[in-house]
Amino acid sequence: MTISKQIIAQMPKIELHCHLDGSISLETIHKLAKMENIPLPATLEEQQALFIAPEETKDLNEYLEKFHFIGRLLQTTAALELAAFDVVKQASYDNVKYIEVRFAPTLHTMKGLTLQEIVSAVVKGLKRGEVEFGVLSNALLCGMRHEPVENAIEVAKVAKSQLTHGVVGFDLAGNEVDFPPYAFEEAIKVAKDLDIPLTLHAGECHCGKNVYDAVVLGANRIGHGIALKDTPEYIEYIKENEIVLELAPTSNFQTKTVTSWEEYPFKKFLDLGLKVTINTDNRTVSNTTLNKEYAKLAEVYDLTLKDFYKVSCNGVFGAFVDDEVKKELGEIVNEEFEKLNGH
Ligand SMILES: O=c1[nH]cnc2c1ncn2[C@@H]1O[C@H](CO)[C@@H](O)[C@H]1O
Ligand SMILES: [Zn+2]
Repeated sequence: MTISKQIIAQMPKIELHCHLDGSISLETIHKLAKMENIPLPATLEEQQALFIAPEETKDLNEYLEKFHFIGRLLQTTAALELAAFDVVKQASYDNVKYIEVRFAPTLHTMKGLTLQEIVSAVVKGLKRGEVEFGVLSNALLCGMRHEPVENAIEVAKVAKSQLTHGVVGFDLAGNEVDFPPYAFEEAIKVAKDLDIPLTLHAGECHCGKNVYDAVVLGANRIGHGIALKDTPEYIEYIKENEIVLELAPTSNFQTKTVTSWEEYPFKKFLDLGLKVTINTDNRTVSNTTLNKEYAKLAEVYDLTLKDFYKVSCNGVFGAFVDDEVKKELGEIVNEEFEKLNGH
């Protein structure tokens, strides 16, 4: 029997892959629009069309178009702080115990904020959310692939300067089709040399080699990694190096990374012993919650509590936190799963 939604809601979760700009609730979007004096379309349907991607888009780049408008609302420190707070609040509804929220500082400079000001504002919102909702929260900084590599290098340096202040890692996001990992070799090297933990988007555009290349270049984790399913020759390497894969089912279908459940590799990866995790990617753009992502996978694969326990353990393993925090998170996960086992 499929695990009930009630049990899923109670499972302790670790979310490693969630974008700030793709995950702001409509309620907070309304507040931001007022604060920033930017009119929204009149009807709910029109607003949804602006911020939510259809169930199917042509590809990743079409999905990414849904990030354009929201960017305009996130150009002041007050807006960024409120947005970050809102995402932690939503994570608490999914019983997330630890979340890493990612964003690209260079997308928030339209009104003259510096990268440091942007990062501080987001971290402030995350930490306020952490206190208010009891979800441990850190930030990841993204370099954008359509921008010059110098920007990504700058972002990596900002990440380094804030590493003990709520920033825990560096990512590359955006257009993977035209800018594969080696296009950003220089920026990745700077991040590596600065000892910044790395998670890189890869394998979202039918390109398994990108996953391998990202890891060769130094990624500790991979955003999505789905295309690895088509390149079995790299799977052992990913496994040996204990690379954590951040899957996000709804997003993976929307971007046409997969088109059927038969080819979705979640269970295959899990059974192979790869360190898979479940994520929302973008709560708003993908119109989802982490509970919904869990429920979908539970239904498709008839997953057991043990499977989900493994997923949470993989999340703790992959979290960019020190050993002491990992131990604490591990204990919370153990305790809460034990309670569920008793049901
Ligand atoms: O699944 C994804 N793949 C690649 N890039 C993404 C994905 N989701 C969001 N972004 C990009 O990351 C930026 C910073 O948060 C977003 O503005 C969006 O362009
Ligand atoms: Zn992503």
